Amino acid sequence: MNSYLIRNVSVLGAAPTDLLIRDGVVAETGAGLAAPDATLVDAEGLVALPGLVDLHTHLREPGREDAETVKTGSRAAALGGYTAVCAMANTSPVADTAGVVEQVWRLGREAGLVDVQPIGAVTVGLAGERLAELGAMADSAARVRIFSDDGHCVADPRLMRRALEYVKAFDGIIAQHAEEPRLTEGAQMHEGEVSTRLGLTGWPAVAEEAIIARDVLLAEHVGSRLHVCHVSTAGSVEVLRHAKARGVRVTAEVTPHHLLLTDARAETYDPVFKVNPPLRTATDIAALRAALVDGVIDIIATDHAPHAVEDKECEWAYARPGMLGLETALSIALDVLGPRWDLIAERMSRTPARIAGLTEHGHDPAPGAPATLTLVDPAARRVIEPAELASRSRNTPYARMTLPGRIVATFLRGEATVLDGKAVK
Ligand SMILES: NC(=O)N[C@@H](CC(=O)O)C(=O)O
Repeated sequence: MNSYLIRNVSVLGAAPTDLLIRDGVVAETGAGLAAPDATLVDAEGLVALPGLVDLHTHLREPGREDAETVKTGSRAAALGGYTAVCAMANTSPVADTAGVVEQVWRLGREAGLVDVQPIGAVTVGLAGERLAELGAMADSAARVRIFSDDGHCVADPRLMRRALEYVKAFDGIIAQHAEEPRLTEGAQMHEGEVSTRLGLTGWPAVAEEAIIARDVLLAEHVGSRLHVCHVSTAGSVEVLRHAKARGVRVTAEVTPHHLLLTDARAETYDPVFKVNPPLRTATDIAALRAALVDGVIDIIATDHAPHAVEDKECEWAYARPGMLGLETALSIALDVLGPRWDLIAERMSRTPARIAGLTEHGHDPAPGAPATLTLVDPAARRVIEPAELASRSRNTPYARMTLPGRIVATFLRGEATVLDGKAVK
């Protein structure tokens, strides 16, 4: 194994120190360390964070390798400072059997840039009719603990109840895409002033809030763990606040784009801004940011949703929803939260690692901890050029925007996955 001596790095914003990485762990910290055999990394001005963990990534393999593969998505993740990603189940075939989740898990190991933890589907084929083989996926080599029909809501309350009951046996989680389908038929964007003006069918906030309200009550009734994907409205925050005050076992995520972009982007008619749930209003953004700070929202998750050119560069109504996220998430967090490193580590690494049960992740760089970390240059500013992204797709909503922060290096169990801002493989 390689050894690395990281010089003059600020661990989570503290005074600069050296970190010696050896045998997969942080072997030593302190000023003026010497290790002649180690590769030197000059980290003057850089901040070390525990490696980021994404609870919500679409890697598109198997089935849409033209949009992303486990390998290209892993590279995008490492370049974004991630050391683990949870791969969503809406692939083709759907990850609803032990065979498919094991395939994704194995492809992640082969790529070797981040830990890829598959998420299993809740229902067969995401069709919302019958429970998938949750137990077989949990017992497989992939050891699935999170199940989600993301892209679709588990709309049938009885099925949702059964799923929550089933996963309780192994402390599993149902991650819900909260969208009451009857309220979003034909929806193209957030229902509000802008949709009225543009004449596009609206996706009302209540379609999300009604499902979250129902599901926290079900989770409380059953005593199971619920995770709410991509929370997007101020009303959802209030429902979650209420549920958490009652002691319901619920966690929630917000995406970078829902923290930054409003539904006014639809005025461009550029489908890069079409996403599920849709971009909301400035009032929603303010509530989501406050909830992220006070902990009602537990984590930032990217909902990295790569799409091939023909699925995005078309009329708004025909475009698929979703946008890239892995390579820009830390920059958006820095923009939104400022250099509050402990909060960023909590919301993007420690808490998602804890929710997903990824015990090797989410540890601050300290002696004895796994050397699974990332180095950020907070002073850097970069212009996002879609063609320069490592993802196989180009649908970033931040094209040509200048964003703060740049990932300089990422380490997974002591091996560099990114050095000098470049993926090692
Ligand atoms: N978030 C998105 O806009 N898209 C997701 C699925 C989905 O939630 O529709 C995708 O898989 O592309």
